[in-house]
Amino acid sequence: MLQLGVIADDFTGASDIASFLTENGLRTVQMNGIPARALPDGVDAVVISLKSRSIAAQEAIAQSLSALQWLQAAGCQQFFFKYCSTFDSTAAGNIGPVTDALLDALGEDFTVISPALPVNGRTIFNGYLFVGQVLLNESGMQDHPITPMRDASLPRLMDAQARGKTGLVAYPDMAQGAAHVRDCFARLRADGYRYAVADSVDNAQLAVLAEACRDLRLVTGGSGLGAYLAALLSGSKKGDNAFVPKKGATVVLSGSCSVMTNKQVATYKAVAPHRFVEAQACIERGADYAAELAAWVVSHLDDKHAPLLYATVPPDELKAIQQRFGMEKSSHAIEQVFAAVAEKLRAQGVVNFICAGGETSSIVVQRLGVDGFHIGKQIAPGVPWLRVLNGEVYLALKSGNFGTEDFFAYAQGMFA
Ligand SMILES: Nc1ncnc2c1ncn2[C@@H]1O[C@H](COP(=O)(O)OP(=O)(O)O)[C@@H](O)[C@H]1O
Ligand SMILES: O=C(O)[C@@H](O)C(=O)COP(=O)(O)O
Repeated sequence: MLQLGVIADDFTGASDIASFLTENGLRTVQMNGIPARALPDGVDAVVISLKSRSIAAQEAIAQSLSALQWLQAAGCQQFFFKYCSTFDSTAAGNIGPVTDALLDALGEDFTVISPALPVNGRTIFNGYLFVGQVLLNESGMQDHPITPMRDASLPRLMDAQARGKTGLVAYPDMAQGAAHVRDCFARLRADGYRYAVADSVDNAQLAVLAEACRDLRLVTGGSGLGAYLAALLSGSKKGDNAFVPKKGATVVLSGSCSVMTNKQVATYKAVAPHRFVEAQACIERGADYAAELAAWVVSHLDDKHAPLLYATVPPDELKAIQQRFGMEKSSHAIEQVFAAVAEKLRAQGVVNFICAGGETSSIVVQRLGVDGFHIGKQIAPGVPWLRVLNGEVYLALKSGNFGTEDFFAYAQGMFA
């Protein structure tokens, strides 16, 4: 029986939560878009990957509701709206509108907001989201190309984009355990609050929160809460899915401009063949440029380290590019080129794809036309190896800020 249905607003986020569900004993598949095929046998949880984080709210709502309907038809009882552990969503963002639409469709009037992921340094205290030791808006996320995060207050971020009021279950209440947190939910609900941000400074509060959320039909947040819900649902089993890719033609595609991806690209450039993906060429020469980049990759497939294509730039360069060409135009053109390159490379026998960036990974997977993934061994917390449902193609979809500096080489070091 399907125990948990997850609707993820991007594909890296989907693989992140799928990995934590798998690790915590739920047999999980990641489906790319609304599934058009039967699920593999013996699945406990499904993660539906959407690319809905940065599209128009009405479209994000429509896609999320279709995913919900599919999950309901598949017999799912509890639903999880997965968004980023850095709450990537500005005042014009989709987390509030999609949460409202899912609550309405389920006939519910209350849910939790829990992006915390302590293993990767995302914690919540007094409703403020921290990344490592600094507030979200000082973490580098204030310079994100599409969803610059300039505030760290989750209640304020949520209130700016959702219909209802956001309350807080603060640390002293979280520390009193699940029964008390359920009482806090009841009080907030009676006072007209529709969402509760739950402080989580470490995993102990996520365990409490998962227990307190047991009967909520909709929960929302990051993979930290996902892990603890999975542990409850599986009876604390441990997952045994630990495959890694075989050695084979591999490419690294990096379209993230996060602080960590900038470091990872710099580290990898020191050892691997690399080529910069120019925004101007993407805009002006789209398909031609993609063919040129793909040919360059093919010419380096036999090198010791897989060739790297990267659009990754630090904040000052990004600003200059966006001022010159516009944010939407440049990011869209770059995404399209990555997608076209990936498609060409797959046709030319590339079997292992390492992608950095949520939007980038989402468009690449969509263009590869892959319907879903089995979840393999973790390369870093929240970044598993994925194997396509029917075949021997492997992908790693790295969230912008996840992984250590040697991520790209480390991932290849895992090949069997
Ligand atoms: N050099 C660049 N100039 C402009 N936009 C860029 C550049 N490099 C990447 N981008 C865009 O920035 C966005 C990065 O988002 P994403 O792939 O989700 O990364 P992250 O996981 O760090 O959020 C993509 O839309 C990408 O096309
Ligand atoms: O929760 C997270 O941080 C990730 O799962 C996620 O959603 C990452 O998104 P990107 O940073 O845009 O890859």
